[in-house]
Amino acid sequence: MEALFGVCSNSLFPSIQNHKNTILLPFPNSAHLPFSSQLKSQNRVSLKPHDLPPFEASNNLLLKCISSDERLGTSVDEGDSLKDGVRIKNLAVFVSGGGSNFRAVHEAILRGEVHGRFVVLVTNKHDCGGAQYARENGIPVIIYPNTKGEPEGLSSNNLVAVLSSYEIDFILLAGYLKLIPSELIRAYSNSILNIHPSLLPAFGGKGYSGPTIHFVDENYDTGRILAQRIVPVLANDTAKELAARVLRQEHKMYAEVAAAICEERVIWREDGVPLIRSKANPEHYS
Ligand SMILES: Nc1nc2c(c(=O)[nH]1)N[C@@H](CN(C=O)c1ccc(C(=O)N[C@@H](CCC(=O)O)C(=O)O)cc1)CN2
Ligand SMILES: NCC(=O)N[C@@H]1O[C@H](COP(=O)([O-])[O-])[C@@H](O)[C@H]1O
Repeated sequence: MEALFGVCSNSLFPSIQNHKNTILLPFPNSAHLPFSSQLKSQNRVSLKPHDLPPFEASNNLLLKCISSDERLGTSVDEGDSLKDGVRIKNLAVFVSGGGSNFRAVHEAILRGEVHGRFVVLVTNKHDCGGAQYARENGIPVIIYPNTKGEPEGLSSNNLVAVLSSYEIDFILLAGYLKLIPSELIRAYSNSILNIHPSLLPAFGGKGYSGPTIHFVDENYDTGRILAQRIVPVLANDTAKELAARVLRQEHKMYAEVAAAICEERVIWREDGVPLIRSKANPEHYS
């Protein structure tokens, strides 16, 4: 069981929780508890279970932070923390590969640029880079779908039920390569985003390419487009060089879009077109 890591911003007492229990770790000495903990810095803590606590010590633990004035045995969900009157949003991320977009948004969260937090990661590849990064950062990992190669994977209905326990506000697909089931799309209407490495719907044109972020519907790549960026194709570009430049723009764009959805700056025009309200100038939309 590898150590869990988590970030407790502006809190002193980390706690951990799986679906059913919360235990709090009085800091810094938690040796009498079933976890040894080591303060990494003022708001980073590593937890390593040395024997089974009252509940299953699995990596399905969610690190929650509480303010220092809470009594032991109760926890204030950091989800109550407000910024400019807006509640912090719970994010789920779906990956199948290296997870560089997931990391980019997570790093933006850690820099304080995105008022959200990843509470769970879903993958169809238990050993992919995105899942490893999640485990290293104390983010629970769920396998979906159930396949021969991933027998521990969930069914669609179980996925919806398990995700509901995390009180998710938005789902970000970040290189997830399986079809999102209609059950999940119905459960999270207009709350599932995907990033695509080309300019939908036409994939781009002569001399330019770029990423697209769109809402997810029942079909691949046909949901409402929320954001795009133009990336010029240079004369000597190889496919690899262009893809790398597009990927860099993906990282920047996904972090900006994540900030917008967490700050509730996405509005739906009467004709069904989603727009992002500028943070700098609330009169402007894009
Ligand atoms: N309901 C939706 N699910 C997903 C969407 C979507 O828009 N609606 N987007 C994809 C991501 N994606 C493009 O952005 C995409 C991913 C995968 C495929 C594809 O053809 N997959 C293969 C299987 C690949 C594999 O198993 O390794 C397939 O389905 O045959 C197309 C587009 C995520 N889900
Ligand atoms: N059709 C979906 C699709 O192709 N998504 C693409 O997969 C890559 C995932 O990279 P990452 O795992 O490093 O974020 C990204 O380029 C993303 O746009």
